[in-house]
This record gives sequence, structure tokens and C-alpha cells, in this order.
Amino acid sequence: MEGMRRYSSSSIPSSPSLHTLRHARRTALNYLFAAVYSCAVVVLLYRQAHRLVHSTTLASFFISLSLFLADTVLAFMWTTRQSFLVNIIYRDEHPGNLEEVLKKSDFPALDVFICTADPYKEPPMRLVSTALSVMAYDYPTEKISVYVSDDGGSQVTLYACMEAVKFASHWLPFCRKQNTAHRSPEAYFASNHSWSSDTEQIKIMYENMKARVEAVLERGKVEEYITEEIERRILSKWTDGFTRQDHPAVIEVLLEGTKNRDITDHSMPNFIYVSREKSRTSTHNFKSGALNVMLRVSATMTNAPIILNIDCDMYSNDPQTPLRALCYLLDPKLKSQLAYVQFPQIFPSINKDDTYSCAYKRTFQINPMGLDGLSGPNYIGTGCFFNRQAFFGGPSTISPPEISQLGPHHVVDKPIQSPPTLDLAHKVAGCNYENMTKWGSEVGFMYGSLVEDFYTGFRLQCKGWKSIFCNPKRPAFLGDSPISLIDVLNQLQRWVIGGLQVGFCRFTPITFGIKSMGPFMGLAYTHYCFGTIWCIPITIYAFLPQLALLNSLSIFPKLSEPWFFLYVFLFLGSYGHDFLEFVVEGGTVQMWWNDQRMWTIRGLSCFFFAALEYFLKCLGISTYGFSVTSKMIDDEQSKRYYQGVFEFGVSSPMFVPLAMAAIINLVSFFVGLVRVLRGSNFEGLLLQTLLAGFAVVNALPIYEAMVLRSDNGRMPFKTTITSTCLALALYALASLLLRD
Ligand SMILES: O=c1ccn([C@@H]2O[C@H](COP(=O)(O)OP(=O)(O)O[C@H]3O[C@H](CO)[C@@H](O)[C@H](O)[C@H]3O)[C@@H](O)[C@H]2O)c(=O)[nH]1
Ligand SMILES: [Mn+2]
Repeated sequence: MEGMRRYSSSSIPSSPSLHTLRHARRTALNYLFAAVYSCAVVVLLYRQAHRLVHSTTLASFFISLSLFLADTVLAFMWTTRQSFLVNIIYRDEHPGNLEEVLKKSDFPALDVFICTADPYKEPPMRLVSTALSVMAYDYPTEKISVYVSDDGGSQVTLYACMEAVKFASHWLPFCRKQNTAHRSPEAYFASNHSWSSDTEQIKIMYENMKARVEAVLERGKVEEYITEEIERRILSKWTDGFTRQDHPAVIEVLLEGTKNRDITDHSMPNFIYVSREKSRTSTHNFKSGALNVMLRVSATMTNAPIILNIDCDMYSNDPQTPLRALCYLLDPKLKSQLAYVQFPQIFPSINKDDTYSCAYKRTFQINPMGLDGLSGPNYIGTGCFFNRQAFFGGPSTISPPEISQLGPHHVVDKPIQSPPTLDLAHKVAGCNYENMTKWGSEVGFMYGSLVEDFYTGFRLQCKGWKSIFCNPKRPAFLGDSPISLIDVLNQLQRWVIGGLQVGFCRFTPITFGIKSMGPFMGLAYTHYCFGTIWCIPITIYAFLPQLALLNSLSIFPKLSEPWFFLYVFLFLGSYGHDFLEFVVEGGTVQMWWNDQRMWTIRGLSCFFFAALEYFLKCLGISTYGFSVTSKMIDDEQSKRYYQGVFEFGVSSPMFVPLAMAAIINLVSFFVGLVRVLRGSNFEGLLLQTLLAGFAVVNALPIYEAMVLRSDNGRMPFKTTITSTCLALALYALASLLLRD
């Protein structure tokens, strides 16, 4: 293989064998802890239930009921979380036997789908980096086809693609010559690379391209920047009636591997721009809809057996990545059952202490390692290599698409630009094409959840497909994450609404999932689906003990009672367990602190609003959509982010419960402190005061944002006022209720 010989022995993932697989079962100590802790939780629940049935007044009934509810939810979430941890598996660098695999089969063709939806939220230069980084893979160039899905139907995006393609004819030979590990130009120029006149030249070329793309983005117009007739012809498709929500399908082959050559006369990958047909009168199913169009369009043109799916906010950081994935996907022992190989999402841009806990270490690294020890990780929407066959039935059953040319075994025999191919491609990208077909319900990516990735992976695993989590030391993909609190919360709100949609659908993991995948996998998926219910215990513990404290009502056991130690044990046990797990997987103490703070913040804001929105939607009162997370960066905002300062800025209902909790905890902490110091009911109010104190320490950035700061990221005055009034109202209400 000519493309491969260059990366001979030393750089190919080689001599991989099972000895590098460290199976790390949870230690006996872990099991012991889980057992003891579960017993303690059961005892606690028993106590709560006992108090509930024996409560004599309305107030004590209300309190017991709330605490019982909160603790039941905590226990449920804690136990289901253990499903992820029962069989953690570490796969080191080179786990499959690649050389062996390559001896037996030729390199398969690789179709790459890159999703983008809005150039004003997802900078087109990020898309350019993503595209170039995969075009320059250490892989036979003629086997790679890059399909860009543009759900924004934007000329700006198309322009960026045309520029990327032109630049690629210089960039790919450059990468081959330098044999650099950085294949995204942005990352390459930011690294400490060697300098030569070549580098100088290509850097200038890159900077010029960047300036053009950014100018086009700013003006929203491309005309002035068009130099070639063919480009003009392509862009003429944007007629007057062409809008984001209403336009015909645009499919443009910007590079055809067999015809176009780079400046050293080497072959190039295929590059196809696709913007599916849109009309206001039909549903589009967001990203799954886009990906299903990609599946069909690519089937008509190249129909590669392996598919890489990647978002435009993420680029490839290691040119060997496809080889790593192939170690598994071509492995004769795994092949027939394996649907996908998932790489983690890793975000280099998060700040030092990860203020908003956006690394999602549990979601993207620890939990998938645990699932990997069972049937395999869930699919996370990006950085994932698929076996195309997985979209058409189970490992042993076939669910063919409506026309045979779209099936995974169809061999494409026409050039990608031949008229019949292009006709069919346009047809299958039409917005009515899927009517009365199995797309989205049985074939392709699944519809019906805002977390299409999670749902699709779940359904694949229910059909019996396996998956693998590959987490090499050099991250395979690097991505962007939001840097302001409101973006973080909105993103998470979308995720948890999507989870609820899966949790309450016909194929819910609680019943259907457990039945098809076994209890551990089923419970793990259940844990994700019902993440929203964290808001119940978090909200109760953020308000109830404090309001009771303000009314001098003791709701936890006294220092002298043995029950006191049960509470202390449960609190320290769960936090300690969480802390250990976080730190053992490479987190720092400060990161953990921020992580647990964000957990409370999420529970009080977006989990709560997600549940609200979901139920309003069920009642038919509101609707929701997929709002793309903004990755545009404001300089001032980014400066604050890297100083670790919380960003509020906009006035949003999301911040109201946070501010209310902060205020109530502060007041009740001082009131409690005074009472405890004065010795009036010292024993009875101690735990409540400590809890309020803990919340106050957590809420320090909120007080700062409310009163001390004057920058644009401070808490808007309106939010502060609203929250103060609501806090007062809540206090009044509670006094009525709790006084009896
Ligand atoms: O109608 C749409 C909406 C979104 N996208 C694309 O979907 C991707 C993910 O959107 P983003 O706003 O980046 O969402 P995140 O919350 O960052 O994404 C995570 O969660 C999503 C599910 O909610 C998954 O699809 C993603 O892969 C996963 O990274 C982006 O490339 C978008 O361009 C579309 O193509 N069409
Ligand atoms: Mn994303």
C-alpha cells in the first residue's frame, strides 16, 4: 500500500496484543463500600418512611415526604450509576492486531460525514480545520471521501469548503513531507514546529485563506471573492427564494479523487458538499435527519463500508486514528458484531480548573470505559467510526432500505459525477424522500430524541450490536466546548430533554432496554435517561433544611442520636466516593470542587427547566428544537473564562433558582450560626447549619456576581431583584406551611 509504506513499522500501531489490556475490576474494597453504603441508604429510607407514616402534623408530613422523595431519588441515581463501574476496562494504545488485520484485507474505503448547521454559531474556519485534518489522514488518500452536511444551507459554508479544497492541494503534500502529527493547519501553526521556507509559504497561504473566509462570514456575501467561473455557477443556486428553511437540495462534488490531483500530482480524497432539501412544511429531524441524508447520498457515490462521523466543532488530532479504529472494525473475531468504535470527546480549550465542569469526565471517559467492559459504550455523536451495515438491521438480521442502491452491500460502479449518480443523490436528499420509509425508525440514525446519538447507539445495542471505546494517550479528536454558563446550561438542558424523550418512549431502557441488553446495560442507560430527576433532591436539599432552620425547626437527627452518624456517613461517603473516582481518573482537587458545584447548579437550573419544558411539551403547551451550541468567542468573555470567573451576563430564568438558593442559604447560615452559638437548640440545628454553610461556600461566585462585580459577566440586576423577591415570597410561604 503506497500510502502506508511511508509510515512503516515505527509509526503504524503495531504488535498490539491483549497483554496491553488491563482489566481493572473494581476492587474488593469498592464492592464492600457499595454494599455497606447501600445498606445505609436502605436504613435511611426506612427511617424516612417510618417518620412519614407517623407524622402527626401537616408540617412534619410535608417535611418527611420531601426528604423521603429526595433520598429515594438519590439512592436510585447512586445505585444505577454503579452499573457503569462494575466492569471498567482500560484499552491502551494499540489494542487490536493491525498488522495481522492488514495482511488479510485491503484498506476499506472510508466515508467521513462532517456536520455543520450555522456558520454564525460554528465558525467556518473550524469546519475547514476539521475537513483538512481528516483529508490528511495517514490513509490511502483515494479511499477517503469527505461529505460535509450543511444544515444551514449557507453560501458562506460552501465558500469555506471551496477554499479548504484549494488549500488541501498544498496542505496534503506538505503534511506528507513533514510527516507531522498535527494535520489541522490551525493546530500545526500553533505548535512548535520546525521552520523552513516551505512552512513560511504555506502559513501565508493559510492566513490569506483565513482572512478571506472570515471576511465572507462578516459580510455574509461571497460574490466579490469568487474568482472562477465554476464557483460562480455553483453559487448561482442561491436564488432569491433560497432561505435556510426553504431551499432545494444542493450537492456539489468539489473534489473527485480520481480526477483532481494535488500539487505533487498525488491523488486527493473526494470532497462533497451536501445541503439537503428543506421546506417549512416538512419535518427535518435535526441532526439525525442530516446524517440519514448523508448515509444515502454517500451510498449513491462511494458507499464505503466504514463511516466516520464527526462534528465541525472537533478536529482530528492524530492521523493514525482510522488505523486504530480498523484494528477493531476489521478484526475477524469482532467484526461481525461490532457496530462502532467510539473515541472520547476531549476539549483542550477548557480552563485550568474547568470552571463549568465541561470536561464531563464521567460522561465521556469513565462511564464509557465501564460500558466497554459490558456491551460497549454509548454513541456520543462525534468521533465515531461505524460499520455501515449497522444502520441496516441487526448483526444477524438484515433490514434493507427501500431501494437496493442504498444498501450496504451495493457496489458503486459509476463515477461520482455521472448524471445518474447525481440524479439519484439529489433525489435521496429530498425532504419528502423518507415519507413512508423505515428511515429513522428502523434504518439509519434514529428520530425522536434531541440526543439522537444516545438514542441511536441505544437502539443499535438493543439489536445486539457491540461497540468499543478507544481512548488512546494522544487524543484522537479535540473539540470546542461552550465557555459561558448560560451556553453550558442550555446545552445540558437539550441533552436531558433528549434523555427524557428516550426514557418515556416505547423502547424505554427500563423495560425494553433491560430485556434486550441485560440489567447492567439497561440500568446504565436508565441512569442517563432520567438524569433530570437529580433536580428533586438537589432542590429539596437546597431549600427545605434552610427554610426550616429559619423557622427554628430541626429536621435532621440530633448530635447525640446514633442517626446523626448515619447522615454524616452518607454525606461523606458519597462525596468521598465521588472524589476518589474523579481523582483516580486524573482530575485535580480543584476540578473536583468545581465539578460538584456544577452538579448542584445543574440540578437547580437546567435539570429543573428541562423537566418543566418536557412536561409542558407533553401537555402540548410548548415545543422545542435543537439549538446549536454557540462556539463563537467574545474576547472579553474568553478572558474572564480563563481567569476562572463565572459568566452570567444575560438575564435568564435559569439563574433565578440559583440566586434564590444562594440568598436563602446565606441568610439561614447566619441565623443558624447565631442560634447554634447561642446554644439554643445547638444539637438539633447543627446539621442544617453545616449544610447551609457548605452551600454558601459553593455559592461564593454567585454572591460575587450579584454584588461585587461590575463587568459584563456579572449577574444582571433584574435577575438579582427577581430572585430576592422570590426568595422572600418563598420564605413567607414556608413560614406559613412549616409553622402549622
Ligand atoms: O439541525 C441540526 C442541528 C445540529 N446539527 C449539527 O449537530 C452537531 C452537534 O451540535 P452542537 O450544537 O455542537 O451540540 P453539542 O451539544 O455540542 O453536541 C453533543 O450532543 C449532540 C446531541 O444533542 C450530538 O449530536 C453531538 O454530536 C454531541 O457532540 C453540530 O455539528 C451541528 O452542526 C445539524 O447538523 N443539524
Ligand atoms: Mn458539539
